[in-house]
This record gives sequence, C-alpha cells and structure tokens, in this order.
Amino acid sequence: MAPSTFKLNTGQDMPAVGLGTWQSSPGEVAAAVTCALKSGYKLVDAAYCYGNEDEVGQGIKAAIDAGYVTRSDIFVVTKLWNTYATRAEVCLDKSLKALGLDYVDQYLVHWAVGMNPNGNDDRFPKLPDGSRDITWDHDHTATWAQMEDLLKTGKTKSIGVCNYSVPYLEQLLKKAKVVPAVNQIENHPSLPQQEVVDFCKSKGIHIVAYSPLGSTGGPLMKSEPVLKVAKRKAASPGTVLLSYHVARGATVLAKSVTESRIKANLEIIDLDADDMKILNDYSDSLAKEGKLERYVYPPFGINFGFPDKKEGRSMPNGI
Ligand SMILES: NC(=O)C1=CN([C@@H]2O[C@H](COP(=O)(O)OP(=O)(O)OC[C@H]3O[C@@H](n4cnc5c(N)ncnc54)[C@H](OP(=O)(O)O)[C@@H]3O)[C@@H](O)[C@H]2O)C=CC1
Ligand SMILES: O=C[C@H](O)[C@@H](O)[C@@H](O)[C@H](O)C(=O)O
Repeated sequence: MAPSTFKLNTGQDMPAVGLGTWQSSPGEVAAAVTCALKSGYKLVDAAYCYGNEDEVGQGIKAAIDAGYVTRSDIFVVTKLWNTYATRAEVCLDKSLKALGLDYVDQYLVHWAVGMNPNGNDDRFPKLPDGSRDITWDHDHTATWAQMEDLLKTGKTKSIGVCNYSVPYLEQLLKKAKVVPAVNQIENHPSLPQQEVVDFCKSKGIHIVAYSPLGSTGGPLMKSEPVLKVAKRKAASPGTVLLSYHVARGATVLAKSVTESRIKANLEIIDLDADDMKILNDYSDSLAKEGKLERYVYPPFGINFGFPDKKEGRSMPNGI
C-alpha cells in the first residue's frame, strides 16, 4: 500500500500528500485549507510571496477550532522570499504572524536568489526597464547559514530548499552544517528531474514535488500516457499524476480551491512497474526530443543550473 508519510532526515514524518496554496485567491483559500484539513490532509504548503498566508492561517484556525485537527497533527510549510534573503528571521516572523502560528514544521528557501530588500516593492521589486531587481552578488550559501540559525529559535522544526539544481546543492552542501530536509521542485512525467531526484536521495534530502498536474489548469491531466495509466487503473488522471510521486518516494503538493478536487486529490493508488514504465518511457521520449516541459520558471534571468534551462545570467558562484 502507498505510504501516507515519509521519514525526513530530521526524524519528522512528512505527509505524502499536501495542499498547495499558490495562486489560491483571498476569499477562497481559507475555505480550501479548512476543507482539506477536514477531509484528511495533514500538510499545507504556504509561502510569504503568495500573499495569502493570513487566510491560510484562518483556514488552519477554523479547522483546529472545529476539532478536525490539532496543531500537532498537521505539518505546515512556508518559505523565505528572495527580498528577505539576508533577513531570514524577519521573513519567518512575518509569516508566523500572518499564519497565526508560533512555529512552522518546515521553512524553505524559495529560490536561490536575492532581490533588492530596499527596492520599489516588498516582494517583486523591479528596475525601470521592468526586469526584476536582483542582488547579483548574493551568495545563496549565506542565506542557508541564516536558515541554520533559525533552527535554534524553535520557530521552525526543519529547514530545506526549493528549486535547487545539482550544482547549487553541491555548493550548499560544501558549506552546510545542516543538510536540507527537503528540496521542493517542479516534478511530473514531463519534467522528471531524475538527476536532482537521484542526487537528493544519495544525500538524504527528501523530494517534494510541486505542480504535479502541470500547474494552472492542470494540463498534464490530458496527456496520453497519463490517460493510458488512468484507464489501466480505472482511476482519474489526477490520481495517476499524484500517485506517480508517492511511488517514487516523494511527497506531492496539489493545489485546488474546489472542494470536490481537494477531496479527490487525497486518493493515492499503488502504481505497479508496468504503470511506471509507461510514464517513464514518456519522460524519456520527451527528453530525447528536447520537449520536457517546465511550467514554473519565473523571469529572474538567472541560470539556476537545471540541464533543461541553461539560459540566463550566472551568479557569482559561476554556475
Ligand atoms: N516552491 C515553489 O517554487 C513552488 C511551489 N509550488 C507549490 O506546489 C503547489 C502545487 O502546484 P501548482 O503549481 O499550484 O499546480 P498543480 O499542478 O497543483 O495544479 C493546480 C491546478 O490544477 C487544478 N486542479 C487541481 N486538482 C484538480 C483535479 N483533481 N481535477 C482538475 N483540476 C484540478 C487547480 O484548479 P482549482 O484550484 O481551480 O480547483 C489548478 O488550476 C502550489 O500551490 C504551491 O503550494 C508550486 C510552484 C512552485
Ligand atoms: O511557489 C511558486 C512559484 O515559485 C512562485 O512563487 C513564483 O513563480 C513567483 O510567483 C515568481 O513570479 O517568482
């Protein structure tokens, strides 16, 4: 049977499935979070940059007040945003205040980039030409040292990263005192990122897969091989796409603000070797044809070291 949790290098049990909250609108997200926790979700993924942590917190509070869950039952994740890359505790404090919590279960570096802390916007400062106001001499390993210090405050139970490629992870691990608990990355059959997945496994870093349905509108639910596996299993394409990660030993985050979908996304089935072969063959053919699909790649203009995205400016780290 598919596992419902995975053990992290911190000893924590991280749920196999979580609710995403990116692009979940104010007015919808609190109800979505409460519905998820009522339905059996134990993991909620938030971020400072999503601008909706206050409503996420209201949704959590409503679920606790209603007796659906207790605080210690659930695993709350949020993320350090780039404009706070040199002020990690300031950002965490803001998130905790918005969420109405005194600790999170996991705090992640959202992207390995710094953005101008004194620019023209708190989250997305821009230059006059419209490009992002990046701190080009930022050292992402210095941010990690700040993350390590946060563990001593008790405000987060574990720390990790998002969107880290193998070369970035290698740099971080050279200096790290604490190995990240997770690397949260875009992951699905159209972007298996096997090199990062394998590297993380070898270092004891758990993979958390985001945009499993292909992000906005869930385009991967129409993909031919996914439909084929869905038919074999008499399951929905969404269930196949989410179960793929659990079969790979990863946690998966799916976003929805629709009650029926929130509930449906909790269903994880066992995919067998033949099912996985159909999906893996598909990934291999996309890789061969240069047709891998990365749905989330914000316009930072930076080369983050992913083999499918070599364009962009190098940071001082030389990648
Ligand atoms: N660390 C990072 O940089 C990133 C982290 N993430 C995290 O991962 C989460 C998930 O990724 P995300 O990019 O949001 O995309 P998903 O792949 O989860 O897709 C979300 C989309 O699919 C729709 N949907 C969800 N479930 C179903 C279903 N069962 N049937 C049909 N449609 C469905 C949603 O619609 P609707 O809501 O209208 O129901 C929404 O349009 C994010 O919300 C965020 O928490 C995501 C991207 C980057
Ligand atoms: O977590 C989700 C994504 O990473 C999201 O935070 C970014 O894409 C952000 O909107 C941006 O434009 O940089």
